Amino acid sequence: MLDIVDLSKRYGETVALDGASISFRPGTIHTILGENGSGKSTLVKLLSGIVSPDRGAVRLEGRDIAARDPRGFRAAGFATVFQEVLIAPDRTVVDNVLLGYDGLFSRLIPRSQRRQTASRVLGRFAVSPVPLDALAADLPLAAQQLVVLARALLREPRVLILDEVTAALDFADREAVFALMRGQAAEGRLVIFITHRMDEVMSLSDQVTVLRSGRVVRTLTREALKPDELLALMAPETARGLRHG
Ligand SMILES: Nc1ncnc2c1ncn2[C@@H]1O[C@H](COP(=O)(O)OP(=O)(O)OP(=O)(O)O)[C@@H](O)[C@H]1O
Repeated sequence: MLDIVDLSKRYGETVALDGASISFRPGTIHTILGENGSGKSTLVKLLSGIVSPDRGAVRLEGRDIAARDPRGFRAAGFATVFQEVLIAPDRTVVDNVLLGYDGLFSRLIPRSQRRQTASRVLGRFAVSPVPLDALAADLPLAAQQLVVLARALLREPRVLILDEVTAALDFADREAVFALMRGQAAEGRLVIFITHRMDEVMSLSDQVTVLRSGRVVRTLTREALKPDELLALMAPETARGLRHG
């Protein structure tokens, strides 16, 4: 479904991503695992059109993404929730969720329907109700992240990219987001999940790609996942230290 081929990006002297090739299948949760600096965020930015690759291709159903900018990726059905909580602080929850639609379309929706729409999307996973008319800046960080997630879901994305989104969430919200991810995959969508946490990797992933120093080390399927082997692939020095220490 989604293939990245030989994708590469450098920042000055730093090679952030070095010839990465990964095949993603629809209806799966595909985790990207790697230490700090391994290239995960760079990959996310390339798959959102925020940065452009120096080399390589991104193909959806065998076709190149027409315009490699954020709008082009959105039009192709990608939605990304970034690690940093990207909220419009002085707008309401409803407005923030509706930002998921492109400007003009959003303004054409009547006010009552805007509230209903925001409430319906948030209701799919928010454990406690999020106040629809509150200013986003007044919400706790966890609720802000849920609003950003609702904004991404509003588009019914074919490819949902979640970059370390669970960091800001408590246990109940986190479980609800995991259920949502599984639901998305069950509907045939692709969920690309970036995390550091081995428990999340093990319980959610259909496939895992390990990145190290900007390179794809290996892609494993669910049956082949073992935490110690993943650690050895991700951080061989640390894994050796643990074995001998
Ligand atoms: N804008 C930038 N300018 C210069 N170097 C960058 C930039 N963005 C990333 N890098 C470098 O590229 C490499 C890969 O970074 P990236 O953020 O993709 O890794 P990561 O796996 O997402 O790490 P983290 O878990 O810390 O977010 C790192 O060495 C990083 O310092």
